[in-house]
Amino acid sequence: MAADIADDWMSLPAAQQPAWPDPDALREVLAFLRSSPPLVYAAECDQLRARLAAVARGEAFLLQAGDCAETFDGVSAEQIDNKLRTILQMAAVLTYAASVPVVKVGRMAGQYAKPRSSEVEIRDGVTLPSYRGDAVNGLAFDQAARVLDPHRLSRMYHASAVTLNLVRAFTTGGYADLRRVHAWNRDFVALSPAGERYESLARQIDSALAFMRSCGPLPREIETVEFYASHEALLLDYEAALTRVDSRSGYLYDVSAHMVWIGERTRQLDGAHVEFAARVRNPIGVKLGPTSTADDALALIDRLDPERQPGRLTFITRMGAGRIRDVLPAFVEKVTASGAQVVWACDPMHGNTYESESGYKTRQFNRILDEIRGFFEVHQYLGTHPGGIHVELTGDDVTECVGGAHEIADADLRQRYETACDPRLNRSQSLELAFMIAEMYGSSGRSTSAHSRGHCGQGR
Ligand SMILES: O=C[C@H](O)[C@H](O)COP(=O)(O)O
Ligand SMILES: C=C(OP(=O)(O)O)C(=O)O
Repeated sequence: MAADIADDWMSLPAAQQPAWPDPDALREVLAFLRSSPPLVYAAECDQLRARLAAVARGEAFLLQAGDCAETFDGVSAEQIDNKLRTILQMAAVLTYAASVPVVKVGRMAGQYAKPRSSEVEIRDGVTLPSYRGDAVNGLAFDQAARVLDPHRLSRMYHASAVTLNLVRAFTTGGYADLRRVHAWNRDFVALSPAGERYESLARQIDSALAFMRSCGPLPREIETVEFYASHEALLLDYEAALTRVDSRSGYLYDVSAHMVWIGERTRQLDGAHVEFAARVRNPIGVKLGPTSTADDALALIDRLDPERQPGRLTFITRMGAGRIRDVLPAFVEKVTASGAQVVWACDPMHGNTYESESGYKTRQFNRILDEIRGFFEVHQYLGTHPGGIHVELTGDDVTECVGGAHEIADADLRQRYETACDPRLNRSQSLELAFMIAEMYGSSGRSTSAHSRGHCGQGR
């Protein structure tokens, strides 16, 4: 039986925490959060852990995707719909290609806080505090917007609740019917300049659906999907205030999301983020960037997964396309030799960011693809499971990452550069990526045995 979330760990060093200027306001907001209903149910977190255990065993694939930084203005039916639709479309393609269930986890309904490289942003000689996500301050470059305001934490809670509510409605109310999702993909294939390349895969999915129809009534799983919410557990005041003792088991759960992850900048072994994550039972992700080592990964396993529970820990590697083939093998070999069964996911975004000539932070579609390709190659070579991908995307037609079938160029970035922080794949680039990963799956030979098992996709 676990104890209450004591606050002893809060004195540990905690990177990237806002220096809230108004402690009374912070106390008031945290009291509100502590007395508010949970956003997710502990049993759902356990269910996700079971799904991720299947990923760790090589029987499922993880698609973790969504915004870099959600914004309060972005809490609209249209934006949530576009984003969810894009993720479901990607999942449909990947499910077919991998012939295993795709575990769908959104960077949604809570991704409102951002770690930053610099405390301040300087424009035209004016210095202001950096934007740290809508949970902390405003994006507009003016003094008033950039004030760190703890009341924003309660807006984060409400924005997360509203988003999650709509996601739950969409994913269980018929909207996510696989036949509908596939029809959207057919539209994408018809309209994409690279559509021809994807035509044959889309046709195969048509045939599979027709075959299923001819077998009799379609199972209910075809109409609904399991969708989970995740975000970076960055703001420890918020996460701790939304931690509850599960009445079934007595264990602690962070009920702000089904899964939370620890970022590259906050994964210090002796830091408060790791200690917090060690105390809650949710599935936990940890980003591993180019400065991490395989020994760090082993130490993180000891801290976060002492019981060696498959599905508890997901390592999200973000090494960069140029390094993944060299550095990932040592991680996978050491972790595998330790006996731990973790999920390996590839974040191909954060190691491939650069400033374009036009001054925008961007990422090249081909580099993103190359990191994923390297990830697949390493796992194929080692005989381990390339468990999933973790990507930043939006369902809107933004121009933030260069390349893709529409050949977005540096000069196009200014047309619709709308991210609040890092550049995201737009809808078409996201779908293209899914089709390309599907091709990789096909050529890696991984899907063949699964196809022959005739997986229909438990928990679509
Ligand atoms: O999403 C990740 C980080 O918050 C982001 O890359 C930080 O960006 P910065 O280096 O511009 O602060
Ligand atoms: C900040 C992020 O990534 P990282 O911690 O890998 O830099 C992120 O995924 O939003």
